[in-house]
Amino acid sequence: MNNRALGAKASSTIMRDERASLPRVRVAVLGSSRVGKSDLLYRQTVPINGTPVELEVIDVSGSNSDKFPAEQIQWADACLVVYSVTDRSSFEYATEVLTALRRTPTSGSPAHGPAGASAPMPLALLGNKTDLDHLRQVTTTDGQSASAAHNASFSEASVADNSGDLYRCVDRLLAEVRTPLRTRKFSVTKMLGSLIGNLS
Ligand SMILES: Nc1nc2c(ncn2[C@@H]2O[C@H](COP(=O)(O)OP(=O)(O)OP(=O)(O)O)[C@@H](O)[C@H]2O)c(=O)[nH]1
Repeated sequence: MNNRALGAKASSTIMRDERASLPRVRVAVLGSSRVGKSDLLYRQTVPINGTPVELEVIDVSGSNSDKFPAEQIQWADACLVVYSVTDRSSFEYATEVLTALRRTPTSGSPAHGPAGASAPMPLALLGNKTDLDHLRQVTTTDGQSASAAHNASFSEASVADNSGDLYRCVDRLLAEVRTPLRTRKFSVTKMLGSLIGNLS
C-alpha cells in the first residue's frame, strides 16, 4: 500500500470513528412513487443547536410507495412527506400520510428523549417539481393549507434544480428535532475556555 493509500485509509478510519461516536438523527422520507424522493436522500454530519449529529435522510417507502410504512417510521426523529406539484394524487396521498403520522405515537427514539416522554414528531411537507409549473395540479395554497392543518412546515422546491430549497426545508425540520443528549460529550477545553473568559 503506498503512502497516499495509507493516508486515505487513515482519514477514512478517523471519519468513521468520529461519525460512530456522534448522535444520529434520522429523517424518514415518505411519498408516492415518482415524486422525486431518491434525489433527497443523503447522509452527512450537521450541527443541530450547536451539537454535531450524524444526519441520515432515508426513503422508507420501499418498493410499495403507496403503503404507509408504519413500522419503518418507528425509529424516525422527523418525517419529510413529499409530493409532486404536477401530480394531484401524490398530494392526496401526502395528506393521508400526514394524518396517519399525526395519529402514530412517537417512539422513544434518542432524539425524542426517553421512551414515554413523547413530543409530537416534527413533520415537513414538500411540494417538488416546481420547475414544471405549466403542469401544476397542486397550488401553493393547497400545500400551505394541508401543512397548516397537520402542523407541519411547508416548502416547495425543484429538487432537480438543486437550488438549496431542499436544504432550507430540512434545516427547518431539524430545528424542531430536540438535540440528542445520548452521546453528548463534555468538553474540558470549552469549560476551561469559559472559566478563563469569566476570570479575565
Ligand atoms: N422536472 C423535475 N423532475 C424531477 C424532479 N425531481 C425528480 N424528478 C424526476 O422525477 C422522476 C422520479 O424521481 P425519483 O427520484 O425516481 O422518484 P421516487 O419518488 O424516488 O420514485 P420511486 O422510486 O418510484 O418511489 C425522475 O425522472 C426524476 O429525474 C424535479 O424537481 N423536477
